Amino acid sequence: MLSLETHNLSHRFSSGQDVLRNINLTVEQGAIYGFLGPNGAGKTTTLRLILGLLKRQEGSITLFGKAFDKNRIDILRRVGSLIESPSVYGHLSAKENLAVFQKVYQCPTAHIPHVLDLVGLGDTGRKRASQFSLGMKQRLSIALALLPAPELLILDEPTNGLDPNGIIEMRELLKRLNREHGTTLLVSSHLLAEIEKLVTHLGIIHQGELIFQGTLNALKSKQQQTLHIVLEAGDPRAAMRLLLDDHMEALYTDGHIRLPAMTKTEIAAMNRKLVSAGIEVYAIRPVKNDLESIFIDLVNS
Ligand SMILES: Nc1ncnc2c1ncn2[C@@H]1O[C@H](COP(=O)(O)OP(=O)(O)OP(=O)(O)O)[C@@H](O)[C@H]1O
Repeated sequence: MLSLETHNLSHRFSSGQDVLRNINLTVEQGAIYGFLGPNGAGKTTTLRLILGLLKRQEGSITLFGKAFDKNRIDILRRVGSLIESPSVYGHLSAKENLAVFQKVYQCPTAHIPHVLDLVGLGDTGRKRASQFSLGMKQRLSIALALLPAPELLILDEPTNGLDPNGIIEMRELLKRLNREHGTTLLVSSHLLAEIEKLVTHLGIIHQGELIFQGTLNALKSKQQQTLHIVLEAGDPRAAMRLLLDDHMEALYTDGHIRLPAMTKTEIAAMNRKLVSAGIEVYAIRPVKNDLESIFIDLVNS
């Protein structure tokens, strides 16, 4: 069952160029979906369209199996969101902030202490939100979004501006929400390293196009396909000459030689050739591309 599906979502601002082209997102119920892309890729625009904050121009959006356009109110009741800067009242405490929104959402008052505990702000008492750290403000904003007990929570770069501790706390909070409350999460980020510890699924957007979508494991399996070999030699110039003469795709970079993946037998043969040519071999090691390199490769290809 899908919580969210977009079909050929495209968008263009009046200033001209297409900022989104045929975005087909599929977010399964219960997933933690990381929506990843460099700055300006189109993440916020996509999320704003999904939430009806921008007028849809092309394509369709389906949430919980229902067309967004025809079921807007019903759908938005089931979705919580935090897009861009947190909107909390600085002169009010966490509890008072929540009380304001509880009236707007018309949800039970019992939700207030519950979400406060959930985001770890249960003991902030009368302290005003203006005195909160950025991480606390961010968690309070999430508490506001959680008040109506949404099935789907959409967060735009929730760790922006947080220190490493704040990032860890946020990650733990989101995992807990997903695990204990079954909340489906759609979380955007421009940092793979930050999101890979959180998500089950990933969509990678670049220049308005979705260039990868699948499970984190599917992305990781690309690691196996992108192995390369690093060679450290005493005389890298001589080693390069020998390898190129041998028609190998060797590349000299950062003080070492980079070669495409090869079998153990091929590695041994290369080693023999180098040594018998009088070139000292310090190291030959296979390197698995980390996820960050896969991301960069995807974005650059
Ligand atoms: N209101 C607007 N008018 C014109 N262009 C816009 C508007 N909002 C966004 N854009 C442009 O659309 C493109 C996508 O922006 P968007 O904010 O969706 O990217 P993003 O992936 O969320 O990036 P960031 O992480 O920097 O916010 C950018 O080129 C941006 O300059």
